[in-house]
Amino acid sequence: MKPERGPLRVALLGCGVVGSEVVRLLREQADDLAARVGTPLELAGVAVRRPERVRAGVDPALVTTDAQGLVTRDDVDIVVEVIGGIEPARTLMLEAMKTGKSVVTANKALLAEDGATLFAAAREYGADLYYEASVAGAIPLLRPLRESLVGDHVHRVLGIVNGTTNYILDQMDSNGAGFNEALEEAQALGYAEADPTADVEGFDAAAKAAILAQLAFHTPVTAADVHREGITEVSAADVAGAKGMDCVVKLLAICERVPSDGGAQDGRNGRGVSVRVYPAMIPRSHPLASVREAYNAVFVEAESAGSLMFYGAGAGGAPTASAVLGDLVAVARNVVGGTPGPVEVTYAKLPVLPMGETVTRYYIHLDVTDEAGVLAAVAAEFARHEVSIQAVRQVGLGEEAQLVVVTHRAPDAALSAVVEGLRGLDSVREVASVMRVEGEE
Ligand SMILES: NC(=O)C1=CN([C@@H]2O[C@H](COP(=O)(O)OP(=O)(O)OC[C@H]3O[C@@H](n4cnc5c(N)ncnc54)[C@H](O)[C@@H]3O)[C@@H](O)[C@H]2O)C=CC1
Ligand SMILES: N[C@@H](CC=O)C(=O)O
Ligand code: NA
Repeated sequence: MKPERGPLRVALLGCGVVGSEVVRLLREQADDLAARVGTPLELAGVAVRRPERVRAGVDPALVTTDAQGLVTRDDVDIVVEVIGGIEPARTLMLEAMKTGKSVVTANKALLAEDGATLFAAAREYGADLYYEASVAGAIPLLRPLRESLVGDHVHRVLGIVNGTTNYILDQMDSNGAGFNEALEEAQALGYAEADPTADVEGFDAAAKAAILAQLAFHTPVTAADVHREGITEVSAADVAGAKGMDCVVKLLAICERVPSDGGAQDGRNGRGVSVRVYPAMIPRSHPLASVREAYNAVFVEAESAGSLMFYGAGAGGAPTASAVLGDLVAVARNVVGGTPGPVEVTYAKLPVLPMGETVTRYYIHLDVTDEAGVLAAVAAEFARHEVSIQAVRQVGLGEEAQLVVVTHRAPDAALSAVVEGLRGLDSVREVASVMRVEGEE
């Protein structure tokens, strides 16, 4: 008979919004977790920055400021990193893996900047590196991509992956809240990053897009490869313009294969991949339009599976801790069974195409002089760049005259050239709003 093994000892790095919930779940669910793993999970230590702070439910004897010492201790089996940021998180995780420990992390910023170093270490030292919490909080999304869909051919991953910005845009749309007021609420609810610039400028969503694209297309993608636009420029006028079109503004992450031009020897992979994050209008009838507050939702389109939708809590302490615990149990089971989990493969090495080559649609709102020939001058600017107009509508008269133009799909470079051209027209007083349109054609 196999000898019963002792408890698995867990080192927790960071005890903030997510870390404190991990401690709570480990304590409250100890018996169930032990039964599911086959042996108890025991907290060996909690590395913090401010040891003097009272932390409910955390045994003060376990608290240390020596994170480096904790991750290299012989009596630690698994390290959970919920500090965030690049350093010291990277060094601590590498040290842990070098000394034979498996790692669970929620750190999308680090994975998207230097995941390659971490994955190489996991491979070299035979350690597990699990990171479900890093994208879309509680939603099981990375495991499905990493395992369930690994036999399929993913064409596209599209969705809302940042809870803070979704909360802000939802508040602006549904009750006319101001940007700053809504951001403060999102911070108070524990959704925002330590520096919320990461959320509102789209860095967080871009990091998540890089992680998703890498898994979906088996190709190396870092945050630097992702075209990124945040929501700080989204004005009340943009939100109102969207309403006028029966649309809603959402910050979208889009990862897709770009088909070949035809006849090229690109095979099923196409010319490469497009990975981008920007605020876009989507019709209110689209399923993503009904994703409210800090919820996230992601569509995955795969050749054989068809279209799959993943929806749930994308941010917040308890939902994120749920994903961390799921990984912790998976890793602990691997340790008990002596079989490591999957390793990342980025064999495809597809090029990430520049944003200018990506095909999108624009909504353009112009303040114009109300005189003969304006429409012709505006239309000529679109024709000059071979951008075809889907709809044009005039609103108001005289000083108040406005034109709303929605285009068909065209290369993004051509669309931005049109906008530049419109800015130079005498009859255009102001380009009041420009936004991409997704979710229909
Ligand atoms: N809050 C959320 O909804 C989600 C957070 N995440 C990720 O989880 C991680 C943690 O996020 P939060 O808990 O929200 O952040 P937080 O700022 O509330 O907690 C981080 C904690 O780490 C501590 N810390 C910083 N440097 C340290 C060091 N050298 N040694 C020990 N402790 C240190 C800080 O004092 C803080 O208490 C981040 O990577 C974040 O991106 C992922 C998904 C959702
Ligand atoms: N700040 C992030 C937290 C989860 O990843 C968000 O708002 O989505
Ligand atoms: Na997740």
